[in-house]
Amino acid sequence: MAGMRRPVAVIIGMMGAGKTRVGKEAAQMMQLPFADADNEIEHDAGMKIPEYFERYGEPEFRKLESDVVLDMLEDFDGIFSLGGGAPMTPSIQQGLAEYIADGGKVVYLMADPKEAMERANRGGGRPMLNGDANERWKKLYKERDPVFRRVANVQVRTHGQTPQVAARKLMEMIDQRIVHVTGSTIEPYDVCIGEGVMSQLAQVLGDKPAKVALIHTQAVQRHSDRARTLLRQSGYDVHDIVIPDAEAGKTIEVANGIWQRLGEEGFTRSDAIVGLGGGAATDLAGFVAATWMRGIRYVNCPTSLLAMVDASTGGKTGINTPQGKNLVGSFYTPAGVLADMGALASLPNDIFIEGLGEVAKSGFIMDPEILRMLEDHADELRSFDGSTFLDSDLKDVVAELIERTVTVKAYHVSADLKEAGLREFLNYGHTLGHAIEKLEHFRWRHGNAVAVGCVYAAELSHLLGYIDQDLVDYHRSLLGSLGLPTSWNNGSWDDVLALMHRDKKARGNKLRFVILGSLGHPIHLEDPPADAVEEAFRRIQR
Ligand SMILES: NC(=O)c1ccc[n+]([C@@H]2O[C@H](COP(=O)([O-])OP(=O)(O)OC[C@H]3O[C@@H](n4cnc5c(N)ncnc54)[C@H](O)[C@@H]3O)[C@@H](O)[C@H]2O)c1
Ligand SMILES: Nc1ncnc2c1ncn2[C@@H]1O[C@H](COP(=O)(O)OP(=O)(O)O)[C@@H](O)[C@H]1O
Ligand SMILES: O=C(O)C1=C[C@@H](OP(=O)(O)O)[C@@H](O)[C@H](O)C1
Repeated sequence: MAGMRRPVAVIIGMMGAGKTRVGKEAAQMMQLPFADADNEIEHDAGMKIPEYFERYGEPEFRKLESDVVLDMLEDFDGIFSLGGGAPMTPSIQQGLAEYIADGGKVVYLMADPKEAMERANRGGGRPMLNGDANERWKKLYKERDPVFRRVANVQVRTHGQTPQVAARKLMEMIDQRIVHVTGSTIEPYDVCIGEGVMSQLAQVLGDKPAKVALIHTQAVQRHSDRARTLLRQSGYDVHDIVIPDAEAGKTIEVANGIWQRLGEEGFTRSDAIVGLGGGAATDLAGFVAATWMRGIRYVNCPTSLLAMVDASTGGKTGINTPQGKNLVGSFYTPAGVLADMGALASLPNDIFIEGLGEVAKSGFIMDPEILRMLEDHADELRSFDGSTFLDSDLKDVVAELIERTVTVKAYHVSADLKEAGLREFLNYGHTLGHAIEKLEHFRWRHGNAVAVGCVYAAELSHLLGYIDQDLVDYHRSLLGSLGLPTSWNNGSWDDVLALMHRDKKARGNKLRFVILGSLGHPIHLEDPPADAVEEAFRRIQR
């Protein structure tokens, strides 16, 4: 409905979990209004809840509660906490499901049962606990916990935390952005983006795995330490596996070493893998997950911008061989991706900038708003400094860029997991880009090579009459303003052409490219005129 307001988040949980206290604190931190369903009910009824229960009984209370909650779901734009029993009412469950489908967040605020029970008993005023309060609380917990898990799409554990610490965590979870990846051949999963989202590891892994192999590089130890602690706290038997950094980790020898360890340490099909690091680490971890016992559960925790926007999502896993990069692998989707922006605090500037190459590519092929944002914030993005990033305004900009880029990727992957057609559009800029990477012996970073490749593809689009010179110039000026390269002059045309013929889009001896029909509308180009293909190359050599 146009103009409809809806809550930023709805909090559910057991009596005494802290829905009111912690919810109010988080709302204050976020400068949002707060509402508590019980207060609204008391206001409507003109009496306190215990009195209402006594006069009219529980069924009447639930009816009133449902009316109030459903109204608020359509007319309140702050943080809204429900009474403990509200999510058990079918009409409220239906309202919450619609709210989630519309992009809402229903947060199950979890607390240590002992702590919550003790707090709920304090102060009285809870008619559901009349009689033996502890016994009543425990019985309700047993009934309600499975329902809460089902109706919420976000869980926040507050065990042993002060209201302030719990509120900060709640705020982080509310602030996160979620891109849902689905498709006819994909088991649906979420990409969660935001500071602190790694704390959802256990939720995404689920309770089936007993053992978890945490695959990471030394370079991201600070973040793997955190993941290990979170996993241990959740009761998993964690096996730490350190792999060589970057491309050196994507080899059959490294994969073999991990298979050996998984075998020796008794990993079964119900156990799981967590891949944490840049795209190289998540590619390798995914490959091991796809192959061990023919496929076990895995979760990606990308730590570089490129891995967050691209490598960790979409289910392409793999290793390099002497014949080339990514030639051996499998399409195998993760159970979830946790893009914890806290990890960007340690990311070097040049690796951050490289990731922007793929971000810009997604703008060119589908989402011009990405390009506008890159333009508006080019200077801040170019001078990215991890040590100040998390406290800067740039954080929200980057979060939105990640969300938009992942959305572009999810759109293509959902329709075409195995790259039969539509998914190839994600390859804009990659035909020349891959050739440059190879001729530079992979000393050029992928995102940088893609940036030059995008300029090349734009030149080709222009030479064939699809786009005007202004759009080609725009490619150069935008990418250049971000600190990305737009030209390359370190190889012969013959070598480049030979490599482009080996691109995975090529068919037989025909070259195939992705070019732009217009901004935001990529098209396939098959067997283009040889002179245009060469002339476009001449133009990026300048
Ligand atoms: N599967 C896919 O769909 C897909 C898509 C694009 C790229 N890739 C692959 O991804 C890889 C490139 O990814 P990448 O650019 O992340 O490279 P990378 O994994 O080599 O990481 C780059 C460097 O940054 C370091 N690093 C990562 N996160 C860090 C952090 N938070 N703090 C400090 N250092 C950090 C890494 O240790 C490494 O040294 C390539 O192997 C490429 O083939 C895969
Ligand atoms: N994390 C916490 N640590 C300590 N006390 C808490 C915490 N969360 C809530 N409380 C206290 O416990 C009591 C019950 O909390 P409340 O927010 O009313 O729970 P709910 O709304 O979930 O029933 C209140 O006195 C509150 O101040
Ligand atoms: O658990 C319940 O059924 C109830 C919980 C209370 O809210 P809190 O969970 O905020 O105490 C309040 O709605 C009413 O007493 C019923």
